[in-house]
Amino acid sequence: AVAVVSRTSQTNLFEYLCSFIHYTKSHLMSQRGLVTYLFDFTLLFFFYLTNAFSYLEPKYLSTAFVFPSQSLLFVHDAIAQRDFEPTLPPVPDDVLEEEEDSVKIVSLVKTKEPLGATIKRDKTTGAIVVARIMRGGAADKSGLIHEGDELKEVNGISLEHRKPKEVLPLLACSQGDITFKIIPASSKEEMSSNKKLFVRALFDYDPNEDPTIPCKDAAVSFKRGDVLQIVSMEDDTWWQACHFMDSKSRAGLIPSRQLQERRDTPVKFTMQTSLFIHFPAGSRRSFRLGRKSSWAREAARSRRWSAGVHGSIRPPTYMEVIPYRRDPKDRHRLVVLVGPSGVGVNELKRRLLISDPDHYGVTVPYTTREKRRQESEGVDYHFVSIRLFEEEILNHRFIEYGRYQGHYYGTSVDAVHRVMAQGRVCLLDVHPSKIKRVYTSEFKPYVVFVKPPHIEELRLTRRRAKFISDDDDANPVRIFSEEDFEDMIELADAMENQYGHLFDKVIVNGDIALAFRELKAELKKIEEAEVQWISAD
Ligand SMILES: Nc1ncnc2c1ncn2[C@@H]1O[C@H](COP(=O)(O)OP(=O)(O)OP(=O)(O)O)[C@@H](O)[C@H]1O
Repeated sequence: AVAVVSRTSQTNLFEYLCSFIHYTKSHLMSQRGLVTYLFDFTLLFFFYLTNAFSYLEPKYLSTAFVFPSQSLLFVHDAIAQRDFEPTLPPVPDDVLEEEEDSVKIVSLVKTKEPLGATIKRDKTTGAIVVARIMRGGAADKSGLIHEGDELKEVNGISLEHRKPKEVLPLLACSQGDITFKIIPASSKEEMSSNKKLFVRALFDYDPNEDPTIPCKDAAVSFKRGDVLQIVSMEDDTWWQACHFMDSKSRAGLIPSRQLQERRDTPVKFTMQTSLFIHFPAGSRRSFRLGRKSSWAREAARSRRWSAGVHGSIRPPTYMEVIPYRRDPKDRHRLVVLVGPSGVGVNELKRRLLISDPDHYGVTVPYTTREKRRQESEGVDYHFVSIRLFEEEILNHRFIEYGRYQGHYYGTSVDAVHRVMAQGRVCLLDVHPSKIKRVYTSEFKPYVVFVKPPHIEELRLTRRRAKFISDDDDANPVRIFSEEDFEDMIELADAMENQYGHLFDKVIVNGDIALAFRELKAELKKIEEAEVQWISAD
């Protein structure tokens, strides 16, 4: 039996017998006697029936006949010392990191028996793929090779540019350990139908705090803003993903979008109607840097008087993103600054412009009102006719626009183009509802949300700050009131809840010097980053 095992360790019959003998050892040891003898004899008879003896070497054969019980124990001991699991060769370390999720290393112990698989050359890719798996063959029994799998290597020999007839001898000759490097058909399908899918996580996830995770060790934790590569979406509840930037990261389970949406309670929000209805431009801001136009003030006033709208939205979970590698010749990405009125968007924009006037630029707005004496065309505004302005509205040329005292004011797409064409970073200040308007492949917007700090810090930092009041009084420039602070925080929360998934960066504007430094460093980092992530929308 020892000889049998060493010759055909992979023969199912003997693996079965070995484990059978192992299982009955204690029984044989403790109950020597007639029953044991009969048992051993039956076993030998079974050996005989299955032609096993034809493999036995004579010395074991004779022992087996004379002292069945002893011989069986002897056989057991000999067998028990052997390791019947074929030793698999180590996984080659030349597997590219990038391939790790899709490449499978399969090791089989092959006999003279054929592999039981046919191969063919894929006409489009030229790759060698498994055409057919014969039922009951070695490949089929292994359960590790499937039809459609792409064979990359056999025993370390690359099959690239090889014809099937060149590959067949490699497969036929191989005996003993045979190692395949395979791209499984399922992962190929996933890759071709979905290419590589990257998402930005829009929530924090810690598997240790998730009682529903099937296996904590197999899960991946992440923070809001992390970019994850989705490896499998086959399961409706648990996707498989890995961190993109972390080369050591392994794929693991993350909650699927469906699961996360199901268990997240919808976020309640309060938004002011007028922001969206009477002033679709949402233009509470001045079109001129540091100066609030009266129509924008009217918009803000209207917003304050309007009734709030209460609603609920599902918090977004993942946003599909695509990698973008900026060529130095490419235009800069559009930088969009958003935030509640008075938070300091204009202040930050002003500081950026002063810090590097050649690098940053702002758009010149359009208006239908008369040019004033001190104003210049193309510097303060582009002065255009009502007909032209309305035509441009119909042509969707405005990112946002509004009307005040019978005059139109608006920021056009062309104005953004003009700044970008100068090789500058265009700083655009719009209501968050307009972000989607600039979500184009040419603008690749980078959205910064300027958020107010806690109310105590607002009180402290804005003690001497003056802002242009929405109130209809003679002197609209006044200091912030407690109500202004509360409004600012409330509106910031509502914006974040509704549009937070569109924000690439959140900057808390407590100390203005710190906020400015953080913003500038962030913009520089983005410009220099090898890979940037932009929305796939
Ligand atoms: N971090 C800060 N600390 C102190 N003062 C600040 C800070 N940020 C902004 N300010 C001041 O607050 C006032 C309002 O700022 P700013 O005009 O930039 O607000 P805004 O977000 O553009 O709002 P609006 O569009 O309504 O003008 C300005 O006087 C500005 O100098």
